[in-house]
Parts: sequence; structure tokens; C-alpha cells
Amino acid sequence: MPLTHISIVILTGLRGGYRGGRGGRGGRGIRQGVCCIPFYVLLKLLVFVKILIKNVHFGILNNFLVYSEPKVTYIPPTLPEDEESIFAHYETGINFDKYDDIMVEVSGVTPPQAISTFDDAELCESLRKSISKSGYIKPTPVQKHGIPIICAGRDLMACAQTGSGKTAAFLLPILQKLMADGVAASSFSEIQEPEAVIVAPTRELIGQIFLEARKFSFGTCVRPVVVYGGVNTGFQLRELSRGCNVLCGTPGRMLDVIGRGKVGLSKVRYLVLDEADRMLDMGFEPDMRRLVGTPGMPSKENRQTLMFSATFPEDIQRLARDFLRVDYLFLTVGIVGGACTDVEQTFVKVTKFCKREQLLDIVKSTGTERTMVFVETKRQADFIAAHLCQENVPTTSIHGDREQREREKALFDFRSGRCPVLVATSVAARGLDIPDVQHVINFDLPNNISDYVHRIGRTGRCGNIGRAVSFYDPDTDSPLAHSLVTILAKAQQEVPSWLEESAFSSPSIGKFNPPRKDFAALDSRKGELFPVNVSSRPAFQAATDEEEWE
Ligand SMILES: Nc1ncnc2c1ncn2[C@@H]1O[C@H](COP(=O)(O)OP(=O)(O)OP(=O)(O)O)[C@@H](O)[C@H]1O
Repeated sequence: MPLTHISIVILTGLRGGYRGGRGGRGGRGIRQGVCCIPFYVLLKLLVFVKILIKNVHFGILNNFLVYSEPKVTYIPPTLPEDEESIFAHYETGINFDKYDDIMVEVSGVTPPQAISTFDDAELCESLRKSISKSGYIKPTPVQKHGIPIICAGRDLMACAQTGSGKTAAFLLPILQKLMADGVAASSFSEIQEPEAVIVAPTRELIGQIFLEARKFSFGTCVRPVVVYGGVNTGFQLRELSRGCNVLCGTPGRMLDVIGRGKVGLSKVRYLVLDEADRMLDMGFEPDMRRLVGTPGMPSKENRQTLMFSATFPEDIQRLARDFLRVDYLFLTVGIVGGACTDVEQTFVKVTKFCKREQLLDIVKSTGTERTMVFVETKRQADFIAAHLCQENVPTTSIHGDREQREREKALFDFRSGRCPVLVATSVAARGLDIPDVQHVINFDLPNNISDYVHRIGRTGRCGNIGRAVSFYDPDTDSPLAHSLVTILAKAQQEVPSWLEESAFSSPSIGKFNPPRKDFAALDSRKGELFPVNVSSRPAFQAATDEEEWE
């Protein structure tokens, strides 16, 4: 093998690091390696490899080539501490009351009675005040059922439609228990031992959960802390050392701080895994298993575990069996995998060459309406954002290749209305809760129907009306047609005749329809031991439609 080839193997091999091939996330400061090759070859190689591998730094130290990953120095801006900012919220929309009609199903033995008001939950005074300052007047269906289940000490697997208030459904009962037991953060111990651990797949999502936890525990002795990649670890360790009762984190950084001996798990009473299906899609299953298997973590019999997932395919059921107690309750709210009926969905038939023109027409006509534009690739996101800026449409973008500082700045500019258009890849599709997103545009349709539902779920939240426009290119998108028609029909939306024709003429399998039952919603234990309670409207469609998703 020529020398240069050997060198490349050495250099790229050095980069692998402890992330097990998923690279890029959670650098641990400087790692070093050494190789001896002629200097001129080395220089050429250096330029070549540096172009190939972003964010890798080389230097010469004592005649040796030294490899290092850049230290993450980003420290997020200090959060406002005043009550007004902490409790800032957007208004619920005209359709909020319609939530009462949403289908709810609970399966498992002896589920507790659902609550109908927050008063029924008998929460402590400080939580009641926080709820009212947050503008919550009555609980959403996932809260009506989830809060009493968690208060009763039961494990929970919940599938609920987008924007339905899942975060408060698990935070309120956890905080209630911690406050009732007089838990208080202490900055005196070297190792922090949180009582609750919450894991979510993306930095933005866990950041939001943390802000909600901070809001509900405002003015109390309970202290939430957040850890996620892309932020200086030293900063997060300092935050941790000031006391931590509720640790929120993305899987990699969570394991990192535990591995550094700064967090002990022996006091964990609550483990929450949010967006579990997304965590599997993103390859976090080994991290989740490592977390529950960490020495000190109480066994499932000795902790309460809550899992949330938009869908309930076989691999999530397997996790539920492994992580939850055998008598866990299974809660489904709305049509699992279905789109919210408050979003008006339209489709525009396009060719790939006219998409940019069409996009420009739409965003120019919507003025200052907050609009999220979804594209398939990171490069496309930058390209489209630059194009819109050139056309004097203030636009920003968010995707996995942007640094954390840039991602947070993009979200800030979008939230504040400074840039009313945000171009995003699917990293931003799930979980982002941004007030007043009136409009979602699928510039590129995603390659699976579940991403489609999550993308359009960024609008039409909390009873507000939203609009979603999707560019449909028959050359590339026809394998998705069948699923789209089903989603539209279930959300009681008009189905364009050309889309219906496309659905019937195109094969329903292909790259868009992976064999896995994406939206399966059946409690796999049904028919064995467990009864099912259905409230609200009687028919629970998703289970019977399961085959359609194949
Ligand atoms: N009972 C309530 N009354 C009014 N607003 C609420 C209520 N519960 C939650 N909200 C607000 O609704 C919004 C959506 O809640 P949340 O982000 O928890 O939804 P979600 O179910 O996690 O959505 P997604 O699946 O899209 O992540 C938030 O801004 C939240 O503050």
C-alpha cells in the first residue's frame, strides 16, 4: 500500500474517538495521536484531509504531527431571571376546546381516574401558581390522563399527537412529588445526585424541556439543570455543581457528565425518555441502554419510568418491555401518527426546477408571518436561506452542521421575528415549540410519513390554526402519495384528485415506506392480561389502519 494511503488510514482512524462511529457530537477536548512521515507529504496530506474532515485541527509539536479536536468553548447567553420572561407564553387558539373531543385510550390494569381540571390534581400551591402564570386554564387530554397516572406512581408509555402538552404532563406530577417530599438542591456535594433524569434526542428539544422545568419550579427549592452537546462542558459542570434535582440532557452529554463522576444516579426516582422513537432513529439505543445500566441507577422496580413516543412500532415496544415495569399503563391520545386537524394542508404539484420560484412567491405573499421551510439536506438549507436573503426576505437556517451558537442564534432570530423565515432540515422538525408559526412549507417532502406529520406539527399548536404547503414532485415523491392521502383523509382535509391518482398508480413500497410499521399503535399486551378503556370519541382508528402504513 502506498505511504499516503497508510497515512490517511492513520489520520482518519484517530478521529473515531469514543462516540462509536457516530462522530461529531460531544467532543471531549484534546485527543492526540502520532505518526512519522516525510514533511512535504505530510503538509500535502494535511491540506487534503483538512478539506475532507471539517472541524479537525492538526499541528506540529516536537517534529510530530499532532491531531486534536477543537475544544468546545461556546457558553450560552445567561437566561433572563425575571418572572415576566420566565412565564412568557403564547395564547391558546380558538380550537383549544376541541381537544376535549380527541380520542383517548388507556390500556393496562386499574388505571387511575382521569382529572378534568388542574384543581383535581391536588397540586401544591407553588405549582398551581406557576400553572396559572403560564396561562394554562384547563389540562389537555394527555395531561388529564397522564398526570393522575404518574401521581399514582405507575410507569407510563404514552403516544400523543404533536403539540398536545406532553411536557407539562410529565413535569407537573414529578415536580409535585419532589416538592411535597421537600427535595432541595444542594451546592455542597461534589457529586450531584438528581431525583429525576429526563432525556430527549435533540439539543433544542431538551433545552425547551429544561425551560418548562425551570418555569414550573420557579421560586422553589427544586433546581433543574440542562446538559447537551455543542456547549462548553466546564460551564455545564459548574452549573451542575450549584445543585441539581432534575437533570435534563441529550444522551451523549448526559453519559459524559455521568462518566466524569460528577453525577450519581442512586437517588433517581423518575426516568423520562422523551421522543423515544426519534432516539432510536438517531441511533441512541445503545446510549439509552448504557444509561439505564449505569452502576447506581435503580432497577426498573425501584424507579418510575415514563416513555413518550409519537409512534409505537416493534422496536419501541421492545424498549418499553425492557425499561418499564410489567404493569405499565399505555396511553394514546389522538390518532397515533396522524396530523393535527388544525393544520390546513395543501399540495402543489411542481418540478424540481420551479420550486425556488414557487417558494419565493409564497414567502413574499405571506409577509411577516412566521414560516418554517423544510428541506432535505443541510447544503440545501444554506442554499435556500441565502437565496431568500438575496431576494430581501429575512431568513435564517438551522441544521446539524451549524455550530450550537449559530443554531441558538437562528432560533432566537426566528422566535423574535427578526427573521420570520427559518429554513430547516428534519433536525428541527420534532419537538420545537415556537409560538405563532403560521406556516410550514415542505420545499422537499421528507422520505418518511412520520417526519411529514412532525414537520407540519410545528404549526397549528395549542388550538391555533396553521397552514402547511408541500411541494410534490411526481418524479421523486410518488412513493409517499399513498400515505399522504391517508393522512389527509384522516385529518378531514381535501385530497387533490391528482394526488389520489398518483397514490393508486404508484407502488406503495419503496424508499419512502420502510417495512417497519412506523405508526403501529397497539399495546402489544392487549388480549393477554390487560383491559382497554376508551374515553372521548369511541373509534380508535390507528390500530385498525395499521396495515396501511406498510
Ligand atoms: N393545559 C395547557 N393550556 C395551555 N397551554 C398549554 C397547556 N399545556 C401545554 N401548553 C402549551 O402548549 C405548547 C405545546 O406543549 P408541548 O411542547 O408540551 O407539546 P408536545 O406534546 O410536547 O408537542 P410535540 O409533540 O410537538 O413536541 C407549549 O407552549 C405549552 O406551554
